[in-house]
Amino acid sequence: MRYAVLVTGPAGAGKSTFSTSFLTHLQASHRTGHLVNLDPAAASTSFEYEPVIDIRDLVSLEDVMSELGYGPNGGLVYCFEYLMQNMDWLEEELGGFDDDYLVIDCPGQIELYTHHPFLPTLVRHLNRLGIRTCAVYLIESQFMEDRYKFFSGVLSAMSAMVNLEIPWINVMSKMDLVTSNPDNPSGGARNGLRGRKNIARYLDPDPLLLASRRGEEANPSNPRFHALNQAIVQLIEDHPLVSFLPLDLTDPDSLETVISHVDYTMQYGEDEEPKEPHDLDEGDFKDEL
Ligand SMILES: Nc1nc2c(ncn2[C@@H]2O[C@H](COP(=O)(O)OP(=O)(O)OP(=O)(O)O)[C@@H](O)[C@H]2O)c(=O)[nH]1
Repeated sequence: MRYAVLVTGPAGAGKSTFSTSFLTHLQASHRTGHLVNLDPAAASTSFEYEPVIDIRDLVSLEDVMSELGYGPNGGLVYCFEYLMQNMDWLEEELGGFDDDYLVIDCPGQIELYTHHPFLPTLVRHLNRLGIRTCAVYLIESQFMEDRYKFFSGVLSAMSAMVNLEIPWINVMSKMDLVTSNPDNPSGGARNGLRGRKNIARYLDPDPLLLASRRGEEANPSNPRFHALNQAIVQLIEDHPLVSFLPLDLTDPDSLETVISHVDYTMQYGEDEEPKEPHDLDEGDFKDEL
């Protein structure tokens, strides 16, 4: 059985950093994982692990911009469409991996998660190849700074989930930037938080955060804004699809929790046969000695 985890989310959410930590964790657990890069704009120095499959071997943003004269946004869309027309290339590249865990670092263009057909097409191909797939969608903890920004993140996660229809885990990344001290004014998401108990309202989104009086007071003169908020509150209440796992990469338990959710979601290892003693080699016990 092969597994693929799509690491998704808006630009700068921490996808590449999470992918690297994920692979380090797999390695430490004697599991075989590989990085797949699907970001045609990734800098060559971006990766701590060399990608085994790299969209830039097929098409890179740099080449599209210099050879076809596209700007950066049009160039990216061109790259995704080019890959969609050449999915046989990707299928061939994916063909060589058995019993492996592929960590697929996706691009951060938000349109990919809302309406572009690239990711649904990719998921269909992975399914056809019999690769069990799930998505991790990261938004960064700084979204908790401002409740409107936060709910736009919740809605983008919801829209991406509905668009892809695969097992899905939402992650609130960069939790190391959050402190529980509301009096400490410097940096990160801490200004938006009022004590640690409030974090739960963000991890399991509480629509009342949006409908609260503080929100109304900020916009007292705009009843249409209030009506829009009420409609969004209703939508989130009626479809409680989104909740977040906190990810603090400075805490190994936090990463392990996220990875065990990914494993559980993909039913990792359920089809594996237990190893017979003669199948085990010395390396399997290296750490224990
Ligand atoms: N404090 C902190 N910073 C982080 C964490 N994860 C990522 N960063 C920083 O956030 C920035 C963006 O991280 P990336 O991993 O490149 O984010 P990305 O989502 O892959 O970015 P794009 O590919 O451009 O969309 C970098 O400066 C990272 O060092 C984290 O857990 N904590």
